[in-house]
Amino acid sequence: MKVGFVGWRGMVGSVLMGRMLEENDFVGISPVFFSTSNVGGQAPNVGVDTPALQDAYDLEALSNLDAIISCQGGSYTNKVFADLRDKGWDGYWIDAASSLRMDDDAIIVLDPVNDQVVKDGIAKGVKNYIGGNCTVSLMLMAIGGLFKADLVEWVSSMTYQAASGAGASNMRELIQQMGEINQAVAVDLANPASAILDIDRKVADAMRNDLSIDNFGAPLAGSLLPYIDTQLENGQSREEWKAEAETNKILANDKAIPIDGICVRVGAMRCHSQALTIKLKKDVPLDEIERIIAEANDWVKVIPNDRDASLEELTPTKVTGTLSIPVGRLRKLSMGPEYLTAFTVGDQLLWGAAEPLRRMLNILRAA
Ligand SMILES: NC(=O)C1=CN([C@@H]2O[C@H](COP(=O)(O)OP(=O)(O)OC[C@H]3O[C@@H](n4cnc5c(N)ncnc54)[C@H](OP(=O)(O)O)[C@@H]3O)[C@@H](O)[C@H]2O)C=CC1
Ligand SMILES: N[C@@H](CC(=O)OP(=O)(O)O)C(=O)O
Repeated sequence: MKVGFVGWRGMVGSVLMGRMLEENDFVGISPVFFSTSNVGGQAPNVGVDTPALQDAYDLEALSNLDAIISCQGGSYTNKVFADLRDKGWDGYWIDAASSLRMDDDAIIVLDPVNDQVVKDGIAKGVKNYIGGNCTVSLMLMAIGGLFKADLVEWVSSMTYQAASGAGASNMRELIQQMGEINQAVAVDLANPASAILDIDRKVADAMRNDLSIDNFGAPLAGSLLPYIDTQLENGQSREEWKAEAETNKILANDKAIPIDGICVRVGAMRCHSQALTIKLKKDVPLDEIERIIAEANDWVKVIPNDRDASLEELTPTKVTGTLSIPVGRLRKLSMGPEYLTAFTVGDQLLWGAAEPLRRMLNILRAA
């Protein structure tokens, strides 16, 4: 299988390369690496022979491939995909960007949750397989078991999303802002006798006036940003809109399950967290719910709802860089026995972006 890689050196692409090397995925394929900025340069060393970097806009070169994985972003997809198909290219297009997600001839891939939808798509000749929005994929990896058991009437998801979702330069800016806050009070911090309210006043002043905000457009360190992505007319942000639209498409639901909430950017590096309120279709005992959640896939892990376990297991610091999907704080809410709450954390560059694409390629190879 000749597989083209576009966007392999970006943040999502680098995580994909790392996972493919870890899993020996390059063995048995002929990889061709593309670039929008360094045509003719050296391809990355992935342990198999590779030609020099090809031009990512060269439709002829792209047409020779059986499959293309793009982590280059939506503007690249918008620029080349339609022309490539118009030229008659019939290969598999696997993409991290959102551009094609909701198209009728595209499947959103998250095989631990929707492997049957993916397999049916392959059998029907679907050629476009798109990774889901990170928050949506992570939520489904966490509570996919409840959807599968047809227990969910609706979900409200309140998110705590990491800087990485906004891109590599935003991650750098978050750390820069943290350093700028520290610098504003470094002298006072070194003096145990300094007054905390003086420190607080200087920090607030620095946050309001002196932080680097070129990428986020607002101070994030020490604060939060209650809006992600663009504004829609109905009052939702586009990130919030994706929850219901993409979840129901991933699950191929005939009747849409309502899913809505508020998406918030916080000062975490690459793990998104979500506090979920789930209205169940019926009262199911908590131990049964825990079993259903835990058995849904190999990565989800139910964390006991106690303080020590939650602080140890259920944080971005613990989860970052891993494929683990912990779900905890599980309990029935005071609103009634059908109202369940949960908190979950996941690495948005792994299950949220790169891992579903890597697995999709392997599903196609095995098909
Ligand atoms: N970030 C995320 O959390 C998620 C992102 N996505 C999708 O994936 C797309 C790619 O995101 P992301 O990986 O964050 O994008 P990046 O900005 O990290 O990378 C995109 C491209 O930028 C070019 N580039 C320019 N300068 C550099 C540099 N210094 N280091 C590395 N690459 C550089 C590279 O192209 P070239 O080699 O051709 O120059 C690279 O492939 C997004 O647009 C989005 O559609 C999807 C889910 C989550
Ligand atoms: N919007 C997400 C990241 C992302 O790239 O999402 P999407 O793939 O749906 O555009 C975030 O900010 O955390």
